[in-house]
Amino acid sequence: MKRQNLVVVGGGSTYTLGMIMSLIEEKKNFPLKSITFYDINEERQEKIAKATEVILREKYPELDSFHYTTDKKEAYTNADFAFVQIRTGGLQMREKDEQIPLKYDAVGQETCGPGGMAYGLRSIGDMINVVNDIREYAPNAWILNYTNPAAIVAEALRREFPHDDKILNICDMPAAIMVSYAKILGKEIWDLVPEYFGLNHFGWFTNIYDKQGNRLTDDIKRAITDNGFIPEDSEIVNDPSWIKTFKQVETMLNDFPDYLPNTYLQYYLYPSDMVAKEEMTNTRARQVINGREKRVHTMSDQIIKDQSTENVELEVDIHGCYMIRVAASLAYNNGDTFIVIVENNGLISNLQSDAMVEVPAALTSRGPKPYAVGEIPTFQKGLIEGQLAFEKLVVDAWYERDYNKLLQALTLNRAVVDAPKARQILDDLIEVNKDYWPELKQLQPVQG
Ligand SMILES: NC(=O)c1ccc[n+]([C@@H]2O[C@H](COP(=O)([O-])OP(=O)(O)OC[C@H]3O[C@@H](n4cnc5c(N)ncnc54)[C@H](O)[C@@H]3O)[C@@H](O)[C@H]2O)c1
Ligand SMILES: O=P(O)(O)OC[C@H]1O[C@H](O[C@H]2[C@H](O)[C@@H](O)[C@@H](O)O[C@@H]2CO)[C@H](O)[C@@H](O)[C@@H]1O
Ligand SMILES: [Mn+2]
Repeated sequence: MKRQNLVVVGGGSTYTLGMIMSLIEEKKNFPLKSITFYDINEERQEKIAKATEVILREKYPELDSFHYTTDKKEAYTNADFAFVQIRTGGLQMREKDEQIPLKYDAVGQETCGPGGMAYGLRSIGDMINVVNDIREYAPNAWILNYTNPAAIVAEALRREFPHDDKILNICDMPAAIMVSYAKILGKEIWDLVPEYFGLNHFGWFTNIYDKQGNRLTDDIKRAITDNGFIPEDSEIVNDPSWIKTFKQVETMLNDFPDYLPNTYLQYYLYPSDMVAKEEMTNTRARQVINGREKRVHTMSDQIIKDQSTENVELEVDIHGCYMIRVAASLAYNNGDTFIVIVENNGLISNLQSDAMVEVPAALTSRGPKPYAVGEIPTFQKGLIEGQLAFEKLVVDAWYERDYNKLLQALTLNRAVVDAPKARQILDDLIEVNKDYWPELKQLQPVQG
């Protein structure tokens, strides 16, 4: 098995240590020659990198090299894979994305509604630059992107790099949900075969099978209806916010029993409940700053001080394992099935072909070979088309610097709906995003 050279873009991310543990866990499936971290924030990356050095010395001695850098050429030259996990504006801007819509009683969320729009308009330019930089030094590397909002980033990268067939956008949410299905069924996630369709953070499982072809969908639905639904992945199992989110799946299934929903649909199906649950001074970004970020930094400090991992609890999570198994299937032509984001091109036959959809695909060294979905029902089609129009308008607006398209996008979004409210939210978001968004032009009404 050829060993791979991996570059992690956004080495200072709160997900990096989990990723390193997953790379160690998965070393037989995805053996590495070298790991390189790249980040624009030297200090943030250094803390994580210095802890990583210790972890790798203990647990991955067969690795030829690990280094970290803020130099693009050094980072990308010879890379076989780039895992991209950047957050333009950091968690501080995430907090603003969540708080501003809440001021107007609209959903305040990282990737959904106005928050997703704001984050998308920050991410697009940086993601285009990252891909161009990687391509300059590593023309044949696989680029696995999970930078959010993945739906908007995927649409922008589709437009910007139409002939680059080695960029793949992925989300871990369907996999984290499947970890909970697996627990219900007394199986491993890797034993399950999903049927799924939708957009990123906006989709449904139509069926779950085991590898022998037995349909397990009704067993899962029954268990959720009878006993509720809880997160099981190590990273979220004890997190009150994720516990609440998984609980909402039971409500969604009672109201709409046809398919098993992605957890993110809660923000579009129950926007008023979601707003009512929020606390302005402790939205999710603040919880992450005081939770995951603090935990990861404290753990890193401890590892660096001890030059050992003996006093910390490092865990493997589905986020890392999923990305790594995706990469392994692409690298070694395994043809394993994963839910990924690809261009529709008729997969969902009654949806426009240029939509970036989230569906199962066999992953080969020639890229993803997605499975056809066929026609989807009216309810899901209606919801998807509204959300898709929102996503496309946001990307249009970024390219065209168009205020009016953003107003249209927010008015279309189920998390907002009301045009005056959309305008207030948009104007506030423009103010705080001055350093990140392009300057927007506004079409004025015809006078007299
Ligand atoms: N697709 C998914 O399902 C999924 C799952 C988990 C996390 N994510 C995404 O992963 C990303 C990281 O999340 P986080 O909470 O760890 O954020 P974070 O802010 O802790 O980490 C992001 C890192 O990227 C760096 N960075 C920012 N802009 C950069 C650029 N242009 N080039 C290189 N580095 C840059 C930052 O300095 C930071 O160290 C986010 O986009 C998040 O939404 C996606
Ligand atoms: O609110 P956060 O920052 O805790 O999570 C936001 C992300 O949630 C989903 O991903 C993961 C999560 O990040 C990870 O830790 C994992 O173990 O569970 C979650 C569910 O899969 C989502 O897919 C991401 O896009 C969000 O950024
Ligand atoms: Mn996701």
